[in-house]
Amino acid sequence: MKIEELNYKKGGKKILEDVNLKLDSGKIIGLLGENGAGKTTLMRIIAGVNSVPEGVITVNGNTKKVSIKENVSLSDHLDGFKATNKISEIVHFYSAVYQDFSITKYEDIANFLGLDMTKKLAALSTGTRGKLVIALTLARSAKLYLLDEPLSGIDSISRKKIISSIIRWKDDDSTIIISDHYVTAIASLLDEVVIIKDQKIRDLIPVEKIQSDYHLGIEAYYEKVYLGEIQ
Ligand SMILES: Nc1ncnc2c1ncn2[C@@H]1O[C@H](COP(=O)(O)OP(=O)(O)OP(=O)(O)O)[C@@H](O)[C@H]1O
Repeated sequence: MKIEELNYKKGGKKILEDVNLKLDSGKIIGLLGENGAGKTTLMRIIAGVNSVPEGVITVNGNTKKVSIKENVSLSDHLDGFKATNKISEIVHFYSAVYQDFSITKYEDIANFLGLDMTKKLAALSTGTRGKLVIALTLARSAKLYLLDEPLSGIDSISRKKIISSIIRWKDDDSTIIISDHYVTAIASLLDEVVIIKDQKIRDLIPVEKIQSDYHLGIEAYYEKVYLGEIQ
């Protein structure tokens, strides 16, 4: 995945500036930044949901939006579905829309996470809804998975289950970008960290380097970068 010379404005306000980023395949990358830093926006741009007037996005050698959408699985918060929709209906919708969606893979992940096909969206707790989002997102066979705050509002036991499912169902050659404010909760997953600060990519650093060069955990490193204690 490559981003070149990306600039993005919304309502006249700069959201992302001079973004250049190249990620190797097979890695799990943590996308970190404070509220409003632009993490969701960047994911939506990579996935081809938000159009970019300035910049080039390349995923698996593709630069056209249609091809990128076929290669990228972006977690969706399911706001487009009705409260009365059953999980089974949502699964069938995904299966109809995405050619690479595997019902068998969905069922494996859903069984692991304890999801019940007959439940309606309105009946799901925040944790169960989060598990559904993960199962739907990972059940596609994409080159790049974008997981936008998959642990938001979710209790520690469900968080651990979701993290286990990400490790278990990740293909060796696919890449995952995961953003979350629970930095410590996702730390065990990560190979590399990208930090967005002041509309720019401030850092792309392997986790090993954070440990060997700075002798810090990911959260402590991230906070020091934000506080300007690491330049
Ligand atoms: N539709 C929109 N119209 C105008 N501004 C927007 C729109 N969507 C996002 N923004 C602005 O873009 C900036 C980046 O928002 P974004 O949601 O990408 O940040 P984030 O890092 O994902 O934040 P959070 O961690 O709180 O989810 C914010 O300043 C936000 O106010």
